[in-house]
Amino acid sequence: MAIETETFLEYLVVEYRWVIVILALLPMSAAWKLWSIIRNYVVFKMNSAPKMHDDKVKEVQRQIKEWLSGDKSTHLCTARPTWQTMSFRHSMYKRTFTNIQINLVDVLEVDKENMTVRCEPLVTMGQLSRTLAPLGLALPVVPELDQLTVGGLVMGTGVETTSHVHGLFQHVCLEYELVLADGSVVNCSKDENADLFYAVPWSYGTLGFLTSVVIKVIPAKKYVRIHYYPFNNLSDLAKRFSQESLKPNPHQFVEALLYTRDSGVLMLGDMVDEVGRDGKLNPIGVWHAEWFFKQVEKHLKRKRTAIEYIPLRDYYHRHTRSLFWELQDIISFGNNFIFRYLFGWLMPPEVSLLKLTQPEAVTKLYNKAHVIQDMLIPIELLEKAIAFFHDEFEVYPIWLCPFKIFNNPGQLKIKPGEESQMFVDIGVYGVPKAKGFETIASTRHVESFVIQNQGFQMLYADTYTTREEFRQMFDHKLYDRVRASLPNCKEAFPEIYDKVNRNVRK
Ligand SMILES: Cc1cc2nc3c(=O)[nH]c(=O)nc-3n(C[C@H](O)[C@H](O)[C@H](O)COP(=O)(O)OP(=O)(O)OC[C@H]3O[C@@H](n4cnc5c(N)ncnc54)[C@H](O)[C@@H]3O)c2cc1C
Ligand SMILES: NC(=O)C1=CN([C@@H]2O[C@H](COP(=O)(O)OP(=O)(O)OC[C@H]3O[C@@H](n4cnc5c(N)ncnc54)[C@H](OP(=O)(O)O)[C@@H]3O)[C@@H](O)[C@H]2O)C=CC1
Ligand SMILES: CC(C)=CCC[C@@H](C)[C@H]1CC[C@H]2C3=C(CC[C@]12C)[C@@]1(C)CC[C@H](O)C[C@@H]1CC3
Repeated sequence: MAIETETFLEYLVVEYRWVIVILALLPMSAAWKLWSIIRNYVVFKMNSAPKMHDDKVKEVQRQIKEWLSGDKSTHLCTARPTWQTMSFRHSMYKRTFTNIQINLVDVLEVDKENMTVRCEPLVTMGQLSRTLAPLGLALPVVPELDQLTVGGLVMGTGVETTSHVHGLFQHVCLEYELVLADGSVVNCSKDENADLFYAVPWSYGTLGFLTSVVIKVIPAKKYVRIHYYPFNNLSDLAKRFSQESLKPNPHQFVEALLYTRDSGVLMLGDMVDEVGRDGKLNPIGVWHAEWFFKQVEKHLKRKRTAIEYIPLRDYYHRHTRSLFWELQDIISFGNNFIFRYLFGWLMPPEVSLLKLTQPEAVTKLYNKAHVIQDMLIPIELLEKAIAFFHDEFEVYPIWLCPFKIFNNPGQLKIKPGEESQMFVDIGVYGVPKAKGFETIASTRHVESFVIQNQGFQMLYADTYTTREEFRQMFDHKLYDRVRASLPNCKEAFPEIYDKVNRNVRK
């Protein structure tokens, strides 16, 4: 009887989570967004952030020196609360490590002559695209969820539909400013402290604290002209997807969504300044617009190609409002037109608030029957990988995004002798339908597949690899050397594995 009551209560909490989300989280999210937009606009216009930056860096140094003068018995991490971060899990080490406050939230300088932007690590993608758009500029790679931060994307990784040309987020970063474990401030770039520069991406804050980043910017146009190509055969889709990604002069944006194992839509896009006569304007950012992945699915059902013009910033953040397709599990009627017209302007709830208020019953359910994974695979293995993922997970839609890795020193190794290698990010987010799915066993099968095929796993998600497997996936030679050479580094920071493995995340 007690078990039945508990199960019934859990059912209620999961099924009716939307009540709390709509009544409490949506208004709180909107208020927070409004406040941060006004605050960031005023600070940027007053140009006050650059003057304060040095003092803020000194404050980081002060905290590290304080730790150095103590018994150094704890490791260090940023004090950003774990509920604010863009991963599904909570990092348990935050409770025991010494937390270093890195209150660095501003865009510092846009340099139109050198085509760069300098910003602090807590600047978000939404904030940056909003700052750059009126100046006619954009980042070459804009990871699509508004709340992703520059610091997280440098220390983890960032991928978007322009990555087949520009590479990952780290490849458009030109310079990092870090506070190291001995309290010193260093700058690094490919010409200055190059080893550190190449070891920082994917290091998850285990080499030092990032305090600013110089990122490349490119000229932006007003719209993205997207050509949608529906496919009903995986081989044909995979072949065309690879050809388009590998072309010497490819389209600027390449992306595909799979809706079943054998059907999906390929999207090829380019920036343009005007809406042409060959397609309609589709402002997907207006408050009542349908969720983007639902709009794309319609092209599959219509079975013909189509062209649309999407305002650039709407395009960049096209998966934000529905958090890819994750929000449909929380607000199942979120794409209904009545809901959109009434509440669309409040969407989405902040990921941070969803994490903060996530009931235990939801965590249990996600642990048991939910996959959130991005696997990075050499592009020629796309078809084979989809077949494998289908057998293990059977989760749809699947996000496909091509990206290039350059032959640089660091944790990512590519085919020897090549200048660069094309990969594809296979993003699997949702409820698995595969027979026999079991979270740990199935994810471990997929991880082995990835390692055997010289691929990688994005580390914001759960990794069930052992330390040895993890070291097989990521080359640690440069990383180990840099850690050994930096004063106090090993005392101050654990290895990457110790911050990302499933056992240190709840
Ligand atoms: C706990 C917490 C901590 C935070 N810390 C910081 C911080 O330290 N520094 C900081 O600067 N900010 C911080 N933020 C703010 C957060 O990053 C902002 O909510 C975000 O920057 C808002 O930008 P936006 O692009 O969503 O806004 P807008 O551009 O106004 O967009 C509003 C919403 O409309 C939707 N939308 C926009 N374009 C499209 C489109 N094309 N298609 C579909 N939907 C679209 C999106 O859902 C978007 O969220 C924090 C927020 C929280 C909750
Ligand atoms: N399209 C895409 O590319 C997407 C990417 N992601 C992933 O999400 C993550 C980014 O999320 P976000 O919430 O922004 O970042 P997080 O706060 O999750 O940070 C990720 C890691 O970076 C470290 N870090 C962050 N800032 C600093 C800093 N100033 N100095 C030193 N270390 C730092 C954190 O260290 P600490 O633990 O000490 O806080 C943490 O280990 C990345 O891992 C990214 O790959 C997720 C969705 C989409
Ligand atoms: C494009 C790439 C590389 C990754 C996209 C990842 C996202 C789909 C996930 C990143 C953070 C995730 C969270 C959730 C869903 C999936 C993500 C947005 C939740 C909203 C799911 C519901 C929980 O209660 C809270 C989660 C927070 C993190």
